[in-house]
Amino acid sequence: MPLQRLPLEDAELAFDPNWLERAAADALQAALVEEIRWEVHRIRLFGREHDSPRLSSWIGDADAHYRYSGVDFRPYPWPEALGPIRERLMRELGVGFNSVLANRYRDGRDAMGWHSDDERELGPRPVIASLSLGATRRFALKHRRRAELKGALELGHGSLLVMSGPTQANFRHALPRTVRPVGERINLTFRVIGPRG
Ligand SMILES: O=C(O)CCC(=O)C(=O)O
Ligand SMILES: [Fe+2]
Repeated sequence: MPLQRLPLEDAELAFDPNWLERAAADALQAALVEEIRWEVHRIRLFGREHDSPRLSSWIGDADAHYRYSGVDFRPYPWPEALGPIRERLMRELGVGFNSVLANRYRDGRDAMGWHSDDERELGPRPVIASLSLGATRRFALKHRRRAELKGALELGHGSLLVMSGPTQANFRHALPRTVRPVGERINLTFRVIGPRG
């Protein structure tokens, strides 16, 4: 099934719940647990540094530097298992992804707070392709100025969400904690990092 446009005014979202079939998603998840150098990133929140509540890894071409939550990241090289995925995304979306932020949520206590992926290196209208593996988690969006514009989406195993156009400029998004017993989840956000102008 192709990507379906999701109706949320002021956003540009496309979704395919089964971008990867189950067996391929299983294999990719297992490979990434092994191949990625998982770390606890430090993030700055309200001027103070904290351990982020998840495992992360910044991956990309050598020149794709990135500042994230006030910290400068040098990318790790691409793990073998991500090569074909990146190729397929570039072909299907026509976007030259040169980096990916990988996040691993060990259980329902791991989460990501409200933010936009609006760093200067991403440009004003970034295309961000978000591939999810493992446990289904809720992904929430809310408009920066218009409280009535919000949405939530269950991101399951093998699903692909593409955020583009004005989505980052207009919306914040989050991956909230949950008290439901949930298994491990990996999310990959493919990005295009430009020079820091
Ligand atoms: O885990 C997710 O689905 C969201 C990840 C995210 O927002 C990010 O990496 O910027
Ligand atoms: Fe994000």
